[in-house]
Amino acid sequence: MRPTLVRAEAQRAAAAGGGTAYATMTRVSATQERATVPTPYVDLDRAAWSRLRENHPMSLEQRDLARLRGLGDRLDLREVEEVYLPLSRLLHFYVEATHGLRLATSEFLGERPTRVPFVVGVAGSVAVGKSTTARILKELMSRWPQTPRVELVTTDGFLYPNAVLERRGLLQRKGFPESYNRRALLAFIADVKSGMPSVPAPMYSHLTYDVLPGTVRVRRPDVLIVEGLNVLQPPQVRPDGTSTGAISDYFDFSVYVDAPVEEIRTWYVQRFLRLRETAFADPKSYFHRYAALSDEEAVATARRIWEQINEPNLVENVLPTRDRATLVLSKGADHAVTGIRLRKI
Ligand SMILES: Nc1ncnc2c1ncn2[C@@H]1O[C@H](COP(=O)(O)OP(=O)(O)O)[C@@H](O)[C@H]1O
Ligand SMILES: CC(C)(COP(=O)(O)O)[C@@H](O)C(=O)NCCC(=O)O
Repeated sequence: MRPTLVRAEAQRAAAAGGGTAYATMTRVSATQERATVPTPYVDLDRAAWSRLRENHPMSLEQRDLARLRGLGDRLDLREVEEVYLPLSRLLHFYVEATHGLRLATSEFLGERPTRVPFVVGVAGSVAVGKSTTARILKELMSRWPQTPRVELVTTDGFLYPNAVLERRGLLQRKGFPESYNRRALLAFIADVKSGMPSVPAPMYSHLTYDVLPGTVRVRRPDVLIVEGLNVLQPPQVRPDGTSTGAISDYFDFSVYVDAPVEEIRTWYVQRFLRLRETAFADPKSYFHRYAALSDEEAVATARRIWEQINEPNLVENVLPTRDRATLVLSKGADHAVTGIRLRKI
């Protein structure tokens, strides 16, 4: 097809579906020419995406939302209906299809099929609202008849304790890939997916800013949701040339929660100001010393932490994993989802 015809075709498809022409074309900025580079994604605006809900039923009520909404996050029933119900419908298709594939493998091997947990990864920056997304998915999926047992695990439990981070000079690198016990995280996911009856998961406290003693137990869930900054990191190459596994090897579906860096910085600073009045006011809080800061000092402190730790980690480690996700939720001001990118192939 000649480029002009491809462009016209893509524009027609975009107009019909409400998506951008991204699935068929990309812009070549140097020449301002459009090239016919196929991409594995389809981009949909919110209106087009919301139509894909079709008849998928609403199972949440207003009173559920307060429990699911993260501090400073925007979440109303309209957001659930327009953004999360189509996602729930898509996930439902994925769960069924994945189950079908597993049955096919068992039949091929002549084995009795075993139940394998469906694993969903939720990635994105600090303060982008990953935990709200992960909690809604948990709530929606646990209301399906096929998958009543949904467990949600955050990767912060796998951070090295502060004492270890300090010894290794990594306290200012909390959240960077090297601040996690990646081997333990990988073993955890592998054990849950392989059907071990009870797998321990360490826990983290934002109050003490450290890993807690003790563990929670994950007991053969139908669905495991794993939420964290680095869940889409690719495998690492060891000095001897061999490669570690990656937890995303175990994902059946993944979501990257995305927003412009400037927006996320604003959300981080606003959340810090609110935490100053709530969590930081507790004398047990690691950040208790910040409770007495003036507005101006608190904004400067939050900006400093953002600029020294969270933004470099976002730019160097988290953002580069975005294209590995099955689905990207793009947020605009106020945390509202404005667009969705779905990996088609
Ligand atoms: N210092 C803190 N004290 C108390 N709660 C916190 C603190 N920092 C973050 N949180 C809470 O921890 C959760 C996870 O935060 P974060 O890792 O930034 O991911 P996200 O904002 O993408 O969900 C959020 O619900 C947030 O409100
Ligand atoms: C604990 C976190 C690394 C997030 O961990 P995750 O659950 O994503 O693995 C993050 O919330 C954090 O505390 N970052 C350190 C810098 C800061 O205090 O904002």
